Amino acid sequence: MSTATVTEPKSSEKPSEAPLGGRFVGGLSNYIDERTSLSGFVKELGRKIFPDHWSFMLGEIALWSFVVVLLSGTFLTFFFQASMVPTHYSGAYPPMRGVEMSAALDSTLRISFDIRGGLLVRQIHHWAALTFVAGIGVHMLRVFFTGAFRKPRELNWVIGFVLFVLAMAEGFTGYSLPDDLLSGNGLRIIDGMIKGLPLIGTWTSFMLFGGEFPGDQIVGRLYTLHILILPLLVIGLVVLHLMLMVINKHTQFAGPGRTEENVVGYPMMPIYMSKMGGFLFITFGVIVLIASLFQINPIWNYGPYDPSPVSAGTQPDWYIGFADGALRLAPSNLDVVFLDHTWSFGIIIPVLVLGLFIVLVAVYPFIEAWITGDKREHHIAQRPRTSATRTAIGVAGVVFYATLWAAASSDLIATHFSLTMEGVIHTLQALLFVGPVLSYFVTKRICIALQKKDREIVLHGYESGRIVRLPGGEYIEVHKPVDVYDRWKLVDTEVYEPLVVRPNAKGRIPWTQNLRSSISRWFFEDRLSPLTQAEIAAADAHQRHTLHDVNEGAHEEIVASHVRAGVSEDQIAPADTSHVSETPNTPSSALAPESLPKKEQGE
Ligand code: HEM
Ligand code: HEM
Repeated sequence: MSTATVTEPKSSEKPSEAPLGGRFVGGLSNYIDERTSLSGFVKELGRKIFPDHWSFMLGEIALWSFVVVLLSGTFLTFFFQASMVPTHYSGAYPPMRGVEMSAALDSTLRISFDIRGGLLVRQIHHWAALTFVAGIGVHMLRVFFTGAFRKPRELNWVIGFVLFVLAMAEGFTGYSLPDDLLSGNGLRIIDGMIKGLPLIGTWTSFMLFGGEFPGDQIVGRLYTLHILILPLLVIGLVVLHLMLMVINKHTQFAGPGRTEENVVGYPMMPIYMSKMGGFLFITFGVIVLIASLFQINPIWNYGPYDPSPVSAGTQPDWYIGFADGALRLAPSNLDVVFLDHTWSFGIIIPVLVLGLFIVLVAVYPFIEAWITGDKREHHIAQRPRTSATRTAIGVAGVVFYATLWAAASSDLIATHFSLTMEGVIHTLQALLFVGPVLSYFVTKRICIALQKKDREIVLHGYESGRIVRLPGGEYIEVHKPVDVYDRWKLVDTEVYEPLVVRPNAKGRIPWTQNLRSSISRWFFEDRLSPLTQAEIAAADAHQRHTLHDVNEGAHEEIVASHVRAGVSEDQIAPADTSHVSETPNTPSSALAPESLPKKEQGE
């Protein structure tokens, strides 16, 4: 035990010269640290190095939009009444006065017209919800196309995916709360889908709505989900998502000095803290600006729910569109009576197809790992072209999703372009099958062509467009060597091998092995093998040689022209060929950490 005593400072000792505010903050942080020992953790986190790339901001758009949604949603809870009790509107908006509606719609109208700033906050909440889901969508695409879901980040992909589903659920429940025409219409579709489920459908619908649709319970139940259960789940999973991101480290793109073992970037404190803070305000500001300028969900134009006025152009928020589209594209006359029950395949098929699509996306990292048999950790993010098959699968998935999404606007497409509704539906049905296949092949060819172009640039440099005559009279185009940064991007160093079939203990090759290795061969099909160091070194030597010839040639040309102009040869300065005399950097020199710019390296 320590026997050290603590002496009080004598009154004659000089008091701290720090300003009062500074002393207060310092004292407070000491007080908290002595009771929580948090300072070690904060220091550790502050020193953590994160890599930098514009696409790593997409996750932040989702994060900061969520903050805006939370703040604006909290404001709305003070005024919103989650009740379906009928009432007659008597608020500030004259055209609606006297109309019978639920207390929920009445309170939403009051938020819009009677509460100071209410309409702005409602618009902010709705626009932030839209950017939140859009942010998640583009963030997810970034993670997919850069292969950032590979080991050890598969779990974080799954957590992220659950977040995506929760966000859509948040959006849908929120959209249903005002209990206006569109809310009711959306709920009617969900009710139809639930009732279409064999055996349990009707009972489930009765349970949810508290009786025959629309019942008098659903708004209250959705409210509990919307402001309590779902936000808690989202907050918990976002925290877990970010903790795992810190534990796994963030991926980085290839560059000088960057390896699978290190992270090159800037520390969290102060660089990322300030960047993130700034980005929060930018996101907040842009959402408020949009909310101030563009109207969203003007419920006073729609009125309370009534099935009769629902007409063309009635649409859900964008992220639910794909589900609506799936229902519209399903053949409608597929009802079969079996075992005394009606089996509505017009609903069952789209529900199954959507379910399968969603599950495939959620487990994609595991499928790819199974196909490639790759058990290594990956911390260097790939460029989309590098993994041509994955990128092609991703684009096919996007086209599939986009076709379903477009189908949610089939009525608008038909009315805007004067087409028949059947024509639009049939075309989209065909596109749903043909589009993904076509886009798969086109994307794969584009990726491989881009890989070839990259290889050409690494080996022969950029075409500069400058034609030079060599001493022997030969004309050549000067190729500009690739800058070391670019070369790191262009050279793919990962070694891939399709799985090889191996006999099992009994000396047999099970069919599953054969299948797996054929899929693996298909996955790596047509891929260019990575460049070897020897090939790069040979290309360097060749470029140096050509540059030497060019420099010589340029000098002789200048001498000749000066001699023609009457200037003697020893009066001429050496030719200015700086633009062609850059020495290409070799990858080995680029690998040395000393060659790094100001950024820092961390573990
Ligand atoms: C509420 C929704 C989400 C939030 C707030 C969120 C936030 C973030 C943030 C801030 C990062 C670090 C910066 C970045 O890479 O962009 C990140 C990384 C990551 N996110 Fe999300 N994310 C969400 C949803 C998703 C979804 C839907 C997926 C995939 C299905 C996903 C998968 C990942 C992965 C794998 C990483 C690590 C990326 C890497 O190391 O390169 N996230 N997330
Ligand atoms: C990711 C989370 C969320 C999403 C995507 C979301 C989305 C929505 C949407 C689209 C609406 C309809 C807005 C409109 O009337 O035009 C809504 C309404 C509402 N939300 Fe949220 N919300 C989220 C989180 C929250 C949270 C955390 C709260 C409360 C703390 C909240 C409280 C409310 C309330 C009270 C309403 C009804 C008032 C109204 O419709 O204007 N929301 N939400």
